[in-house]
Amino acid sequence: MPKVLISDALSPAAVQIFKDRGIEVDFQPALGKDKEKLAELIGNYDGLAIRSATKVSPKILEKANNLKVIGRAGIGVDNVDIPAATAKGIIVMNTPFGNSITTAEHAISLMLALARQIPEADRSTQAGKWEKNKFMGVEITGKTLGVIGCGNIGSIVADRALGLKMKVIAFDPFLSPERALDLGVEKVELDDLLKRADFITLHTPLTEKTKNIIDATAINKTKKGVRIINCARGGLVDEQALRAALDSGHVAGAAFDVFVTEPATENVLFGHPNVICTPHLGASTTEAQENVALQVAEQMSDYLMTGAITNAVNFPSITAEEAPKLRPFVELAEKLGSFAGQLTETGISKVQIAYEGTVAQMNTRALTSAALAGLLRPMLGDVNVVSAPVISKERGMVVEEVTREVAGDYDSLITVTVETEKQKRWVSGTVFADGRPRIVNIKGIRMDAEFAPSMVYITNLDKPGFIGTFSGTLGEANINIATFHVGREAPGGNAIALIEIDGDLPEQVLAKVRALPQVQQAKPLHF
Ligand SMILES: NC(=O)C1=CN([C@@H]2O[C@H](COP(=O)(O)OP(=O)(O)OC[C@H]3O[C@@H](n4cnc5c(N)ncnc54)[C@H](O)[C@@H]3O)[C@@H](O)[C@H]2O)C=CC1
Ligand SMILES: O=C(O)CCC(=O)C(=O)O
Repeated sequence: MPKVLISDALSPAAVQIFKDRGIEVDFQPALGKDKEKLAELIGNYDGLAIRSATKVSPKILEKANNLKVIGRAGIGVDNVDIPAATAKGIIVMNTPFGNSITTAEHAISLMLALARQIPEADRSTQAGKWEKNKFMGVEITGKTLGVIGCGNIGSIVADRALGLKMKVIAFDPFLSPERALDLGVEKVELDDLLKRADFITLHTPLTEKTKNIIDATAINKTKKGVRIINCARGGLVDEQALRAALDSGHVAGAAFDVFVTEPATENVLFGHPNVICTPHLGASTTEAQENVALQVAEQMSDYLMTGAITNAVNFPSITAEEAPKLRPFVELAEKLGSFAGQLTETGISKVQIAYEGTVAQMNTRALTSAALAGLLRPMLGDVNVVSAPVISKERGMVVEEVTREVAGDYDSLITVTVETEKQKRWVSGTVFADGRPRIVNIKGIRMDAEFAPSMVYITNLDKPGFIGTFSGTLGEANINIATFHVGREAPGGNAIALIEIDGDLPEQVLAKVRALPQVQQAKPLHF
């Protein structure tokens, strides 16, 4: 039974989902903050469900020897080291929509709170001061809101702001003019947004490009009296530069939910009268937390129990409907890759995976990852479908995927071609109606062989006597032949034999086989 650890304060609704799906679950909402304890325990789990408090660092991942999936109940996965998780073959999933409305509402709340200085006015009133003249606000109707990052959350913010009769302009290089038109926003360049906006709200992930997107230079381009809201990620705004602009009065107010260092127990923005801060509450509503907890638990359970993949940030999606149909082809692709990998002894420069017929309409990215995993595993050991594409790239392998929907001799055919500096080798396979993968062609020589746990691959010259001498050599060593498949280019030409044996082929017997007069090459294979 797979085991999942919930190491952050997820809604307990997630626990029930895991249990209902037959998964053992440990709910330890404070564990994520205790790095040492988490590192000590993580090796026991197949799945890890988190929010933002658990930092899944390479140190944690190093110990996560059974971990197959990390589920982030939320959007940003910047608390997970994705390359390290990928290299270890761990799927990382998030829930990209479950808290978007809630976060957009938080941004709008902060904008309104800034416009009317609600927190300061509240403090003053409750302190018995009744400072009616001190809190002169600004109306938002007719004001311009600049949205930086107009994806899921940014576009909900834009929609709500339009409902509040604001003019909305958006900077997002990936926002198409059609989508901007649909949303009713004006797509602009960043400088234009900075120049025109009365309020600026940020809704991008934190990347190399967005880090300090609002720095001192950008702030200098803004309107005097601008108000800035950051409900996305700390680090999008240069906090020092913003503080200076607040002190000088150029920026009239700032409302921040996220900070460069979190938890933010001290920050340069704290204490300024025109600053409103919340402790990363963007996603904190009952509804959003229920949504993301249920969604992440469902997604993780699906993956652990059926292999279906949804919302993974490091692997293509595989639906629950697709998973059973794909499974025999994943097995085929992986075994064809493994066949090629076990025969390859020098560096691979290029791999081509060709899909013909029905299989060409399937999720070929997942199949290619499986073929690469099979190919690399004999050389590198600990490789799986998640880590294989990254490792292939790191090793400078050119990976080419070819699809041809027209079927040839087989309803579906996958061919893996591997090029090294010395040679080019290819192998094709299919899945028959019984769901079992078969090898049907090796280097142009027709075959019909199943993959077996222990096999011998032989290239030989098509001359009389080979089968007899080979069988005799194995018989003398008391090795039973289970199946024997042969194929040849032409009578008397190059031939291939794939023999399934019971048990392993000892080194000394392999040496005898290699010494047989017709044998050019003999290799043990394991599947
Ligand atoms: N405060 C909180 O509790 C929460 C914060 N978030 C944060 O909000 C962010 C946005 O979330 P979603 O809207 O769901 O993500 P999304 O992926 O739907 O949208 C992000 C948008 O940013 C745009 N973008 C990327 N690079 C850009 C650049 N250099 N300049 C301008 N735009 C750029 C993208 O094109 C995309 O449209 C997330 O990255 C997450 O970290 C999300 C949920 C809760
Ligand atoms: O889980 C949370 O409270 C943080 C949400 C968040 O930042 C996200 O989903 O990206």
